Amino acid sequence: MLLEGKTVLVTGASAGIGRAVAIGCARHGADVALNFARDVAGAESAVAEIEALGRKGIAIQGDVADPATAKDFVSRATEALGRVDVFVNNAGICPFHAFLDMPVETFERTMQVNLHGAYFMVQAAANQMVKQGDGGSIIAMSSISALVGGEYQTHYTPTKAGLHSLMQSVAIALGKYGIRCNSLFPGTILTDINKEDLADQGKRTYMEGRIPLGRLGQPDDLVGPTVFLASDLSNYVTGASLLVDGGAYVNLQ
Ligand SMILES: NC(=O)C1=CN([C@@H]2O[C@H](COP(=O)(O)OP(=O)(O)OC[C@H]3O[C@@H](n4cnc5c(N)ncnc54)[C@H](OP(=O)(O)O)[C@@H]3O)[C@@H](O)[C@H]2O)C=CC1
Ligand SMILES: C[C@H](O)[C@@H]1OC(=O)[C@H](O)[C@@H]1O
Repeated sequence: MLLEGKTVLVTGASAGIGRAVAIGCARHGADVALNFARDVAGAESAVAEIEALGRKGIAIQGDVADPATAKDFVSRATEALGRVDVFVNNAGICPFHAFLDMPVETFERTMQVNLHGAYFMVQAAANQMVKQGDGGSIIAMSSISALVGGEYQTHYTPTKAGLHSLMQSVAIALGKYGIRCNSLFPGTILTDINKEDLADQGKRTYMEGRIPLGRLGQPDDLVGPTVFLASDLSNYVTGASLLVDGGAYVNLQ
């Protein structure tokens, strides 16, 4: 059990990648606290799955766009589970929209949820880890979109590049405390975030065709890479990023 005795916090874990990662970490021995914004049933069923694995689980509701949510989540999770060993910043939105008429509210909300929210969450988790005094692991669910653009993602891709940049800087700021900070770069993973976008069969076929491993990703594909970065197997890995994209990024021709 790679995460035996560890406590993992995951934001945006009522559905999709965050949910899979939260349950996956429990499968590897961790107790897990999950944050979510709206989907009470999804969060509760994730906790039920974690408990069925014999681990402790708790769901704490809060919008990460509100900076106050960060301290609330970390302090309530610590109260319930005792400590924070691993923090996974996963909550994110991608409301696909064209550039030339991007609504100000869509731009600002995407920045606030994906990047501003991450900043304060990571800061709150890091403060708890520093207080504990024995290191930790912070993982950001960035994206292949930190490296490449998207016509309908001009508001989104900068948040994913920003998240990776945040991990690089906090890796330096927190190294002296033994806290490692890394990014995961998922490719296209089938979740609610892109259900509508990939309902366009032409686009879906094109996206699938770009992937050397021959399929779009599933949320569970992020479990192994997260567990690796969370566990002591990656003790000397910090400031790094790992593509989890079936090879899409390197496939020029
Ligand atoms: N799917 C993909 O192809 C890729 C996804 N990613 C990233 O992975 C992360 C997860 O995406 P994915 O699982 O696909 O998305 P989903 O839409 O499936 O899930 C998003 C999760 O985030 C939560 N969430 C959304 N807004 C907030 C908020 N303001 N505060 C707290 N929680 C919130 C949702 O909770 P609720 O419904 O309860 O509000 C839900 O649990 C995102 O950061 C995304 O950018 C990166 C690369 C590829
Ligand atoms: C939402 C997109 O389908 C998904 O998110 C990303 O970060 C990548 O751009 C994926 O294609």
